[in-house]
Amino acid sequence: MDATTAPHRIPPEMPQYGEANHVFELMQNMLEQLLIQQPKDPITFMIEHLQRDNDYVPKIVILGPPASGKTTIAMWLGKHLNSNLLSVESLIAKEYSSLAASARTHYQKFQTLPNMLLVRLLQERLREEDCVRRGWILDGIPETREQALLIQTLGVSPRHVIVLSAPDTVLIERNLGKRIDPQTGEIYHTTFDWPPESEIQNRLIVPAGISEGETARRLLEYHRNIVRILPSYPKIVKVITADQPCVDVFYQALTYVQTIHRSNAPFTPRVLLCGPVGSGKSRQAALLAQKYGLVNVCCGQLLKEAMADKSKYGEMIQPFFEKETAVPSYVIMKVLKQRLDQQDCVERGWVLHDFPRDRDQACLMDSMGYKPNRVFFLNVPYDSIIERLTLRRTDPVTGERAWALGLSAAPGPS
Ligand SMILES: Nc1ncnc2c1ncn2[C@@H]1O[C@H](COP(=O)(O)OP(=O)(O)OP(=O)(O)O)[C@@H](O)[C@H]1O
Ligand SMILES: Nc1nc2c(ncn2[C@@H]2O[C@H](COP(=O)(O)OP(=O)(O)O)[C@@H](O)[C@H]2O)c(=O)[nH]1
Repeated sequence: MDATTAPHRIPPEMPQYGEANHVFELMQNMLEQLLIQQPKDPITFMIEHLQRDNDYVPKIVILGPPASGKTTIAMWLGKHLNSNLLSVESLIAKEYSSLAASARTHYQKFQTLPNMLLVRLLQERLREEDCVRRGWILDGIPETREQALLIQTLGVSPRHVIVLSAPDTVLIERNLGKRIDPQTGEIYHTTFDWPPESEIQNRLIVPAGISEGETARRLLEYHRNIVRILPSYPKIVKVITADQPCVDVFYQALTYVQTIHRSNAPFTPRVLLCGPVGSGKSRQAALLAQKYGLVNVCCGQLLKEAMADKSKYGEMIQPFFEKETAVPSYVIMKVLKQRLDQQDCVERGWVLHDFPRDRDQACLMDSMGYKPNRVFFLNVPYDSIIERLTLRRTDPVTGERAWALGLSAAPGPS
């Protein structure tokens, strides 16, 4: 096939560069904001967007029924992540904002806000520098599906949505013990979270709206709305049981918000299986190759094939095999490079085992630009390995391995 008709060969460095620098996500986030904000000068907007570099700041929504601990968890997350806590109360309390002033008037009269007013308040707040640079945590917003849709049209899309849940009876009971420190706004509880300092204890106040009747009414309102809100956030919702100690809820929430969701970026798996001999590397490699269409690259097998093909590297390897001494790492790396650079490995990805076997080989592989994006270490108890190796049988024809007790053989490396 001449060069003009040969398939376009993508150098392996390209996808690796894109992955290492999150180029796809960078472009996707910028394009998203560009289409939503529709600035008059797109170029300047894109430059400023890229210079902000805030694609990975917290963008969290915490929802849940009354007394589930939304504010408590939101506050703790805000402190831990050094991000901004935004709630209806904090938005309408904003100073020097005519929008907030009219919202305060409305809220004092009706104890609620029109959807559009709340969303415009939120948009005004999220545009401020601290929210752009340090991200935000919405406490109990959105309250309705209409608000969720309006927020989305503004281009405000959370990266993580946490939904706290607990039985209504627990929440009604719990809310009765809620107390607030009027000086700091900190939330406490007469049973579960009582401050040690007597000075704080003495100044705590009983917040409004925590009676059984009031909590029950709000619970009804919440259950009616939440089922219509959640479809707005497919794949990024995590439900956490709030009927457990605050600290446990917090750590589950923190673990979740620190995970990075898979992006839509094209992903070529480059899998590395490490582990002692007999730990099942070959078997798992074969199963992974079969399931995900990866190229199964067994280093030992590669060296044997190089010798069988009498290639130039094969002739370099032969003497070491005959003397049963270790083949130099740089020679192994040359054989490996030849295989991993082939089109099938670049396009489909690979699962490598039997190399690297030590830190020097790992550094050599890294320096040559072969960076796995998934590494698994197979940890098997010593006596299990002994048992497996004594029972291991290899088919001399196909190279497949099986267990003398009949464990079915997985296909060998390709
Ligand atoms: N996991 C928990 N276990 C026990 N008590 C909790 C837990 N989480 C919060 N609390 C207590 O329950 C009360 C309500 O907590 P918080 O105000 O954070 O809930 P909320 O969901 O924000 O409520 P609301 O929607 O009414 O503002 C507080 O006294 C708080 O200390
Ligand atoms: N019981 C059990 N045996 C396994 C498993 N994986 C591999 N084996 C068997 O253990 C032996 C060693 O497996 P192998 O994949 O060759 O290990 P490697 O040396 O790490 O490549 C073979 O006989 C396999 O059939 C496993 O998950 N469970």
